[in-house]
Amino acid sequence: MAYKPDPAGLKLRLIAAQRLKAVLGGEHFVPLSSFDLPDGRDRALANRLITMALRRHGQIDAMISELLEKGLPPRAGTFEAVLRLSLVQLVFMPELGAHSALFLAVEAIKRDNKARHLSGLMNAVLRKAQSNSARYGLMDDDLLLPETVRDRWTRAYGAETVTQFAHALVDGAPLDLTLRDDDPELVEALGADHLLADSARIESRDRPVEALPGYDTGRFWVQDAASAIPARLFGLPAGSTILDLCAAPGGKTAQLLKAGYAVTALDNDGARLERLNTNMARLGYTPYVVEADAATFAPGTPFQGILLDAPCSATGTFRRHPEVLRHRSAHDIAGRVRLQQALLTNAFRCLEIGGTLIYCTCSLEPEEGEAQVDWALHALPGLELAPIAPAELVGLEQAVTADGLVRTHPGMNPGGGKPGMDGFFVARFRRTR
Ligand SMILES: C[S@@+](CC[C@H](N)C(=O)[O-])C[C@H]1O[C@@H](n2cnc3c(N)ncnc32)[C@H](O)[C@@H]1O
Repeated sequence: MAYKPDPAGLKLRLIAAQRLKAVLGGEHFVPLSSFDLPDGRDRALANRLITMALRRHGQIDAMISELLEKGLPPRAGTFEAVLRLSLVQLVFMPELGAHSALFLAVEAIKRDNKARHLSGLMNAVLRKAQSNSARYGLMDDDLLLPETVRDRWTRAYGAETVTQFAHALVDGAPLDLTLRDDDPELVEALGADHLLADSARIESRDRPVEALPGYDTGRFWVQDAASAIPARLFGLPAGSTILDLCAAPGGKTAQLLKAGYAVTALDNDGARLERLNTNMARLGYTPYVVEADAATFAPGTPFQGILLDAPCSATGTFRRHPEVLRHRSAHDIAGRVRLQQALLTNAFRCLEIGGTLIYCTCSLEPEEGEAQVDWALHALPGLELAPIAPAELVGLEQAVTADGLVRTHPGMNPGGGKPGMDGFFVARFRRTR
C-alpha cells in the first residue's frame, strides 16, 4: 500500500491537543518548545490555539453544553481537547478557515484509539457549531471568568474592575523586561517602550525571547512590571545583606544584585535553583545560593533585609496562565495561606532588629495579601508596617493604598500606557525588637 502522508497541519493539532488535555487534567501550561514542534510557525500557531482555548474556556463551556445535550463523552482520550481547539478556531480565529478546523479535528480523532469511535460525533458537533459561529462569537464576556472567581473578585475589586480583568484575560500579556543597565539604545533595538523605573515593554514581537537583541549578553531579563516592584522598595545602602527567600528563578535576585546588595538567594527546589544559576550566569551576577526550606532556615547572622516572594495561588498571573482560574480551589488557597504564615514567621526570625522585610505574592486573593498583613501584625510582635509612599512608585501611584500597601491588578496601566500588569501584592515591614 502506498504511503499516505499526514494532512498539513495535523501534527501540530495532535501535539496541541495532547498539551491542552494535560492542562485540562490539572497541569500547569508550559508553551510548546522547539523540542515539541521544531517548525517555528507551526509552534506559534499551536501555542496560540492552546492559549486561546484556555482564555475562552468559559465561553467554550457554554457552547459545549448547548452542542452536546448529553455532555462530553467520558474516557474519550483527546476528544475534549480537540473539540475545544476546533471551536476556538471556528469561532474566534475564522481567518484560519472553517474547513481546516472541521477536517483536521476529524482526522485527529481518527488517530486516537480512545476517541476514534467518536469521529462522526465530532463532525456533527462542529458542523452545528459552524452554523452558530456568528452568535457564538458574540458570547457574553461574563462567561470568561468562572463564576466563583468572578464573585470573589467582584467583592474585592468591584464589578467594573472585574470586567477589565475579563478583557485582560482575552488580550493576554505583553512582554515586560527589566534592564540591567540604563540603555535607551537597547530599548529602541528591542522595539520596546520604557515603562516604570528600569522596566520596558514589548507589545508585540516576531521572535522568541532568546533571539531578542541583548539576550545573549545578559542586558535584560523577563519580568512583569508588577513583579519588579517589590525588590525596588528596600531603600537600604548598597552592600546591605539581603536574604531572598523563595528566590528561584531569580528575577528579584537579579534586581537586588543590580542595586548592589550582598544577596543570599534561597529556594527549596533544586531544579528551579539550577535555572536561577543559569539566569545569573547570563546576567553576570553572583549571589550566594542556598538550597533550604524557608520555613526552618536559620542563618548564623541575621539579615538587614529579607524579601519573601511567597509561594501563592498565582491568580495574578492569569493573563499568561489562564488555567490558574480553574485550578485553584478555596482549599488550595487556604493551604498557601498557612504556608505563607510559616514563612513570614521564619522570615521575622532571620531579620535583624531594625531590618526591613518585604512580603509579596503574585495573587489577587486578599487572603494572601492584605489579610496576611493583619495576621503578621498580630502574630509577630516586634513587626510593624513601614508604609510605602506613592512617591516611591512614580508612574503607578494609583497602586499604593491608603495604608501604604501596594496592590496591582491587570486593569492598571503602568507608566500611563495601555492597561495590563500582573496582580501583585506588596507590604513592607520593619522589625523593632
Ligand atoms: C513566586 S516563586 C518565586 C519567584 C522569584 N522570587 C522570582 O522573582 O523569580 C516562589 C518560589 O518559592 C519556592 N518555595 C516554595 N516553598 C518553599 C519553601 N518552603 N522554602 C523555600 N522555597 C520555597 C518555590 O520553589 C518557588 O521557586
